Amino acid sequence: MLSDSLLQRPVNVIQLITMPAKLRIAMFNTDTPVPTVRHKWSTYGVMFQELLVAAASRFTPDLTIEITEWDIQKFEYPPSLADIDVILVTGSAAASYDADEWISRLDDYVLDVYKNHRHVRMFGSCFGHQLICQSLLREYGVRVEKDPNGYELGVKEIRLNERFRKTLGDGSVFSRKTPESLRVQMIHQDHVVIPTLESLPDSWMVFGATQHCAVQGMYDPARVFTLQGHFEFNRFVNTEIMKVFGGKGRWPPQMLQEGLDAVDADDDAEFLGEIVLQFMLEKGRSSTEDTTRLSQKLYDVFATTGFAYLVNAPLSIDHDEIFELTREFFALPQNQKMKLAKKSFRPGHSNTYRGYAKADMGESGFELGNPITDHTTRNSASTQKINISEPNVWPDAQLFSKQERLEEMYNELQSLASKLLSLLTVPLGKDPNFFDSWLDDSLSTLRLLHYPPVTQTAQPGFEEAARLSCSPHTDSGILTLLHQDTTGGLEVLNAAGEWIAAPYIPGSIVVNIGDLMARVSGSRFKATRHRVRAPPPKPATANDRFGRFSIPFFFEPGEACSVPVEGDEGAVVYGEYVRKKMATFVEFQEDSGYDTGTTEEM
Ligand SMILES: O=C(O)CCC(=O)C(=O)O
Ligand SMILES: [Fe+2]
Repeated sequence: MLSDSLLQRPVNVIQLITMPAKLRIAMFNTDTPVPTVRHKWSTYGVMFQELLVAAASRFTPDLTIEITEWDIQKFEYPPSLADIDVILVTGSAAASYDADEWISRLDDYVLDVYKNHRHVRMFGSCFGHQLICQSLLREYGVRVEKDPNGYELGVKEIRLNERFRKTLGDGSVFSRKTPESLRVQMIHQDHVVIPTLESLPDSWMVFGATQHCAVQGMYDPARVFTLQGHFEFNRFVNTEIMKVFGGKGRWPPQMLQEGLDAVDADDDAEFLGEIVLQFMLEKGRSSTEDTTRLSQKLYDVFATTGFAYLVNAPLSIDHDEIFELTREFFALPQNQKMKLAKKSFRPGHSNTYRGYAKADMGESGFELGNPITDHTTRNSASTQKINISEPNVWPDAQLFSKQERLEEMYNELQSLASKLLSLLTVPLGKDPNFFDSWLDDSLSTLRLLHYPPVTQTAQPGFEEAARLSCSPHTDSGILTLLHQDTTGGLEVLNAAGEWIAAPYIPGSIVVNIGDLMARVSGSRFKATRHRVRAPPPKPATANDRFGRFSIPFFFEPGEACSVPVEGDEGAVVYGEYVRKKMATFVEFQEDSGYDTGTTEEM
């Protein structure tokens, strides 16, 4: 039900280890504030934002709260849930059981999020509380109806449920003990009815009760929290709303007056803001839960943009080290690098697949494969002209001391990629061991890339804006993990057909899906087109170490691996797939073993 067509930017940041320093809340506005309130708070979402930001500034000053707002009555929904941590459903004058289409759409949506997007938490207030309870707990007989006791108006004291008090934050909220009762502004005439609490799933509990209303909210740790009251309202807001709702004789004058009197009292909105923030940040129920959140997040990204940034990846090598090492390689004398050149550049050389290559425009690359491949027994050299399992070639150890570090990096990227893949088995509906065999004799490639700066004089009539040093393409394999330096220039084609910059984000690795993985996923995953703009012209004194450096790691299965793809073929033998692909590259046409129409000697 989530559309991928509106995506504006490829920046989905996925935290691989710890909780985000950022909390991204999608405000689902289900109504607009009354006119006298609107000039100060344009939406209900903004009211929540104010209190949550204030609570965060008191207790978690490093936390950034990012808000997006959606007009639910106009059927506005986020195009992807990949970069959303919390959905907050506001109050509304509507009733959750009304027959409007926007309400039933929201009801379905909330259930889908709960079941299928476990990394997203939900909070609801008043109408939001009722709608979420109705949607998620309908199957246990929970419903919303008009309260036979009528309206509950103004500031009321809620006695908190003992289990709730002890569960959220183990009895304290940001190190303050959770009190036995809390006061909050109310304005509602519907209530949530729970026939038998015992029949609800174990994890669910009631937040608290007033004299008037037994279900003042529901809590399912790290997933759902709802409140009947409005901690987002102050006296002014609730007064103005009451005047509009109850004015012009719609409510008996005495009831309106009692309501207005009850509004004018102190409440605990500030503390409730802290409780709500605590819920939004609390740790998942277990590490299994965290894993589930992560895999769902990855799935959501790959199914929409196909492009994400990973931060906090478990790698022993940081950006400074990896780029220092890369610069060191490219700073080697050209004749030393050419000793590693592939056969297509130096016909006397035996390495066809791994090694050094320099393109016409000056881009150069150095590729290495699995450092531990058993090259003697497991290659196709005897039957094919090109040996894609060939050993790596290395510069003289006296000139380049980083071979071991690069091999370590290769191994770490390989395990990171396989960890990402294993996280995808569940959301893809595959067997947990589905990707295991892909690691056997994997053909993954680590490529060090250098794009030299463009020189204006070398290109008469050149238009800087249009210069590309890597033309638009999709990656052909499974999954790519890319380190890019701070230069920028990488661009990604979004669903609207626009090229969007994918700039350097400190400490991040870009991850994207390749063609074969898109096929394995039955086209659920997108192999995103990307390109690289040429680095800006070099300064007069520049040497070859300027320009842009990047290090893609292409995760690939073994040569003999049979990769099941959904669709006609059933399976693709990876080695054959690579050879077919290579046959389309001029430099390999004679070596691929595939007939491309060129004369071939045997
Ligand atoms: O250099 C980059 O940032 C991207 C390189 C790339 O897309 C590739 O080598 O497939
Ligand atoms: Fe690429």
